[in-house]
Amino acid sequence: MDFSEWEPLYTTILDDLGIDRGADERGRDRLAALTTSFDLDRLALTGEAVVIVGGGSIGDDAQIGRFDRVIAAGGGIKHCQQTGTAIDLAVTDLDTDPETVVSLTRHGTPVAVAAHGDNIPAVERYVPAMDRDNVLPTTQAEPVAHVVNAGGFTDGDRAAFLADHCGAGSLTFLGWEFDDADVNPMKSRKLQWAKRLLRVLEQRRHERFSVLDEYRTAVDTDDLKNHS
Ligand SMILES: Nc1ncnc2c1ncn2[C@@H]1O[C@H](COP(=O)(O)OP(=O)(O)OP(=O)(O)O)[C@@H](O)[C@H]1O
Ligand SMILES: Nc1nc2c(c(=O)[nH]1)N=C(CO)CN2
Repeated sequence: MDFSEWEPLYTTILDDLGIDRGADERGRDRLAALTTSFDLDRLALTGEAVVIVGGGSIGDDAQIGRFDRVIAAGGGIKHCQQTGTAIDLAVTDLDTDPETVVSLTRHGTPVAVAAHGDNIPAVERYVPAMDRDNVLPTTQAEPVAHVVNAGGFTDGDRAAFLADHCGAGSLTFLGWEFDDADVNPMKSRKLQWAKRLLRVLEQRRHERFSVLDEYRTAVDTDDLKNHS
């Protein structure tokens, strides 16, 4: 999804969650200054079955092995590390276990790092310790220079939009619980956005994500219908 398509969704999210666009842009610019260009051809996923491992509970880890490629998002990164699951791409805003993310880059795993208005200290602290060659810098604001925006907001749905951008054949979601009762109210609101954004993505892709099966009719896409 290019920025002209993403921007209306982004501004709706900004309004809903009270996020400061200028701060997001400052985060983006800070990340731009700390990174270099990443060749997206390294992430070619053409036709591949991709699983996106989220931060919710997973159940049977053996399922992950059925897919061609594994993308781990947020807390899903640590989960994969702990279970010995090889990660093809990690997607994070450095909210969860940033030391593991630094280590992944140093061992050759590409990591899509998102900068926004509320993680600038983490970006400044951890990005310089990463192997730059393995950092894909991303933003939810307007892309500038080598900082990419393929769409998406939370780590998990951003991973899905990026996989779509890189040509994934199918997307499956493990470790996703949109109605997780154990998360705080703001996280819960972000998960509702993750759900809506996946709905937008499945409509664009003419695919049906099974993670949405019990929600599809209830997902309120009314405010998004002009953008899907
Ligand atoms: N119940 C859940 N708890 C956490 N994440 C979930 C859940 N269900 C789906 N996800 C997806 O998994 C991603 C990774 O989540 P996690 O909370 O572990 O990391 P995070 O760094 O806090 O994520 P974010 O910064 O995007 O909130 C989330 O961004 C979300 O897209
Ligand atoms: N400015 C800002 N942007 C975000 C934030 C956040 O807390 N602040 N949280 C996200 C997912 O956790 C994604 N993007």
